[in-house]
Formats: sequence, C-alpha cells, structure tokens
Amino acid sequence: MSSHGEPIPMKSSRSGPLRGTAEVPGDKSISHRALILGALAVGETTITGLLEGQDVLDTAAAMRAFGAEVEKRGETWHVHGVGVGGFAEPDRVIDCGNSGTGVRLIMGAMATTPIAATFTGDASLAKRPMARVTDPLALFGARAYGRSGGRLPMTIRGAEAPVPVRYATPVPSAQVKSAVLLAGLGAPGETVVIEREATRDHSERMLAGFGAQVSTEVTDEGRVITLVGQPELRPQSLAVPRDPSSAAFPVCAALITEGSDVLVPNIGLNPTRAGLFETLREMGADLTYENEREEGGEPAADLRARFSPNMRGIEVPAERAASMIDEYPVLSVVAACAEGATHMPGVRELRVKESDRIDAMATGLRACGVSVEEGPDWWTVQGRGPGGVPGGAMVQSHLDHRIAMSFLVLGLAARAPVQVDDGGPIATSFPIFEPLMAGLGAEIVREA
Ligand SMILES: O=C(O)C1=C[C@@H](OP(=O)(O)O)[C@@H](O)[C@H](O)C1
Ligand SMILES: C=C(OP(=O)(O)O)C(=O)O
Repeated sequence: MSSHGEPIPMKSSRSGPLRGTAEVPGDKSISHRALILGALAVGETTITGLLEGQDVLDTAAAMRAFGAEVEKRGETWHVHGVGVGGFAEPDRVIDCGNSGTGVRLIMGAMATTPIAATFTGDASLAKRPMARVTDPLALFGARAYGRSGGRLPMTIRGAEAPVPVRYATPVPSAQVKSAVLLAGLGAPGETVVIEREATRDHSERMLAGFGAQVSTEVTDEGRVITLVGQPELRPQSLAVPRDPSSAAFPVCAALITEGSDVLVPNIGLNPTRAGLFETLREMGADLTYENEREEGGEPAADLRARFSPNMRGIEVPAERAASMIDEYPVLSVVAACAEGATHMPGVRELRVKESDRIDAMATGLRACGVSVEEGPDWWTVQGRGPGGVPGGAMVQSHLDHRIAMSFLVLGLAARAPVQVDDGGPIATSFPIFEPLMAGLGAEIVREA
C-alpha cells in the first residue's frame, strides 16, 4: 500500500539517452524546519520553494493543529507563528504519515510546552524507533506513552517546568539532534547537544537565522552545539534550496544510461549532505559542478552528469555515511552498474529508515541478478559492469520512496524491465519524479 492510498505498480525499461535539464523540488529537511521554526516565531514567515511532498504537507497540517496559521498564497507559503511556548494543545491526533523527520522534530518542538499531543503515522512509521527521541525529551521533563518498544501511536505530555539538558546523541542522527535543540528552545538556560559524527546542520543554521543564540564547537568529544533557551524567534523570509537527495536520482540515472547528458541546476552542496557526489566522482563518474556559488549562505552548483562507462567500485569511507545516508539505495544501483565491488561500511542506520534499506535493496538487487553480501552495519555490491545488470524482476518498495525510485532508475539500464510493486510513496519526497524523468526521456510507466 502507498502511504495515502492504493498501491501504484510501476515499471521502468531500458532507455535511450537521458538528456535535458532536471529541475528537482525543494529540500525536504529544510522544508520541515522552515514550517516548524516559522510556527515557533512571533509573526509571519514566508517560504518559497517549499517541497510540496506529502511528508512536508503533513508537517504543515500538524503546525495548524498546534495553533499556527499556515497557508499558500500564489507560490509563497505563509506561516503565522505563535512564538516559543505558544503551541496550543491539538484537539486531534497528529498524523505524520511516512515521515520520521516530521514526527521526531515536532515531538521535540512541543516537549517543553505543558500540553499533550498524540502522534501516529503509516505502517512504515509505526515500525520506527521513537525512544531515541523520547529518551532525551524525558530529561527535559516530558513524558511519553507509546506502544511497546517505543513505537507509534504515542502520546507526549510536555514538561510543566522544563529544565535544560546536556545530551550526547548515541546514534548519528540529525533528527535526534534537532528534536533536542527544538525542545531546548522552551527550556530556560543552555541546552547542549554533542554529536560524535557530523550530521546535517540545517537546524543549527536555521535557528541562527531566526535569531536564536546557537553555536557549534568542534572538540575531542565531537561537535558540541549550544543553544540558549527561551528566545523570541524573529520571522524570516526563506527560499528553500533544491534537494540534493532528490537530485541523486536523475544524476545516477544519467551516469548509468548510455549516451546521457543531464543538467541538474542549483543544488545545495552543504558538506553535511554532499557525500554521494564525492563518492560518485571517486568511482570515476563524469559528474561536474558548474557555476559554483553561494545561495543563502550554502554552497550550491549546477550538477552535470554524463553516461560514465568507466566507473569502478570503491570502499565508501564509514565516516562519510551521515553525509549521504539517504543516498545509499541509489548508490547501490550505480555500484551494480560499475566494475568491481563497492563496500559500504558503517551504515547500521539504514536498517531503521522507512524500510530496512539494506535488506530491501539487497533482496531486490539479487532478484535482478546482482550479488550482494551484507552484515548488521555493512553491505557489499558486486558490480555487473555497464549494461550488465539482467533486471527482469518485480521488487517490493516496502512503503519506502527511495527504494521505489532506486529500482526504477535501475530499470533504465538493466537488460530487462524492473517492476516495483508500489510507487505511491514517491509522492512523500519527490512528487514530480515521474514527469521529471519522462522529460529526460526515461521509460517509466504506471502499470494498470
Ligand atoms: O533531519 C533530517 O531532516 C533527516 C535526517 C536523517 O535521518 P536520521 O536523523 O534518522 O539520520 C535522514 O535520513 C532524513 O531523511 C532526514
Ligand atoms: C529517511 C528519510 O526520511 P524520514 O526519516 O524523514 O522518514 C528519507 O527521506 O530518506
């Protein structure tokens, strides 16, 4: 089942050259944060380029349920915020659909206000671990009542008298870091989060933009992020950059499809997000950065990807994992089309995403004739060389947009078509995936 409806079976077939320009939508991580911080500011924040994927629309609905006004007029989203501590108690269950980012950040944002809220999500989200967020939120004085194993549905009762927290994240997770920082907004004094490995830093950057005092120090313990609580957040005018995690799909499709030459303009290259592109270049991809510049304080460039018949497998450094965590599924597709083995260590977190992404990709790749070995926190894909993947299988997407899109990309270069049981979840992060890929000449169709 797709997250919001009947399953949508899809199929992709070997394509002629992909050519043209791929204008991918706004960044999902930044879009969630823009809505949540807009709702916590005093006055009206405007947002352009917001991703209108279901994950983000669910966060917009949640912000309304907490009392913010959120509406789209023309091409601009307007968020009338209620201020830190101003959230109202929702009179209905908050349904975050398929979105780990949505539910975890919103739990953090309400955890230091004395209100209760009940959260739920789809069958995928209901399997994902929430204790990683509710454990640190308990230190602020919030209480969580959920299903066994810390799963949704779950009610959070926000702290009556929040205290600030010092917390070292036990897993590399920007969602956990962000939940603690958002909760810290409502506590008096300094809240400190320590992360051993750098994860995406959009929350820190955006909090500073909204006028919070937030600083990051790199120490022997890792990155120490300090936030001063109870600020008055100033509304902002935000332009959301395009999503490098969505750009990954047309880029990788072009690299493996004979004769391709695709331009993906204006992609954010924040170093905490750009690990995939570095990895592809190390594999020998013909991937260039054109027109490099700064956009809204972030490095950005136009990406140009051409068919790359000489790619070779590599060992992807474990310390790079956080900067490309959502891109391993599509990297494994490129690895299948390269020569030699690609080894991907240090990726235990892939097992707790929308699906167990190592298992989902390994199973589907094997069905398509590719050898994959795996352990608890690593996997290795044996490349079949350009044009060498047999394909010809029906694979399951497990309610996971990135699994669905990755296998549809594989089908463009495989010898026989690849079918995906349900492409519905693609709408959570990349609602224009099908027309965008069709515009490049890709053979991706819905099946009756
Ligand atoms: O903070 C964010 O916006 C995200 C953090 C990552 O999750 P984790 O925090 O679980 O690593 C990533 O996988 C997700 O797509 C978006
Ligand atoms: C892991 C992802 O999202 P989330 O955790 O927000 O569901 C993703 O988009 O790949």
